[in-house]
Amino acid sequence: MNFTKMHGLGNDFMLIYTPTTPDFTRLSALAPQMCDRHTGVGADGIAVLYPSAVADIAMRIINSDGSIAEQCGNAMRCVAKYFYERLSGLKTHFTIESKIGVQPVWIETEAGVATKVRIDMGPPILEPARIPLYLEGDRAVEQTISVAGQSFTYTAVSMGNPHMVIAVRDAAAFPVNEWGPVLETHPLFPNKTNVEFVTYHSPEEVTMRVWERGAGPTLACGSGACATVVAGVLTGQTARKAVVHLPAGDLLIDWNEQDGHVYMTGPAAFVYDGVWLGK
Ligand SMILES: N[C@H](CCC[C@H](N)C(=O)O)C(=O)O
Repeated sequence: MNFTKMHGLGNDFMLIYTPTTPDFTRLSALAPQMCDRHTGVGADGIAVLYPSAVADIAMRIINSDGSIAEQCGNAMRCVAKYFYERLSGLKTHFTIESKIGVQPVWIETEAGVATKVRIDMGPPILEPARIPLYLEGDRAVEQTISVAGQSFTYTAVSMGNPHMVIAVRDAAAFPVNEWGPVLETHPLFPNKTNVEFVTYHSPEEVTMRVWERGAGPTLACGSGACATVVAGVLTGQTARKAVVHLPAGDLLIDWNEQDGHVYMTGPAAFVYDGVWLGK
């Protein structure tokens, strides 16, 4: 099975293109082995590309634990760069069908090479019942959650996939691996949740670290960066357009006032083409 290794700010994926309907059962079962960083290729997940009846290309994201997620911003930028350079005939504006619907994509180029990718990540979902989250009311803003004797204040946002955004004093130094797992699996979130630990420096600048649902600690989370700015607006911490600093670089997030959609702009990179020889 051929694949292409790519990453978006260090959030890395095996991209697998198939001209027919993918065998998601098989790929989900193979994901933990393929994504293992010692006995497999090593990746945070698998991005499956295949023909779409409603968009230029379809993609689905499989986490390294084999679970299929509704959305993945970094993988979508990788899919966009792959499609632009290998399948589209260098079209710089096209659409990608994901689990949440058809998402417009714009490619910024230098000498025919995609340097930045801008994606319409759609409108955020704020109602707890649709995140989903067991909480009354129409929003989950600055709620308190207690785990292992520690209380956290969070704001919950879905970008199609669930996110719990927690403001902390120093996100870059926060013990993500200690608190991420217990928050990811908190019973308040029936489908589990991604957990973002953020420090809001100014209305236009945020630092974020993430523990991802189904993948653990990753270097970046595109949908999480979107959720971080939405939570920042809801809590009065950020403007609608802000830069999210991640260990390997920045994402520009714009929660557009006119259409209510969240736009994410950032890089994507090829690493190598390979062949999976496993079962
Ligand atoms: N682990 C996530 C999917 C990948 C999201 C992340 N890598 C991104 O860039 O948005 C979930 O289960 O919702």
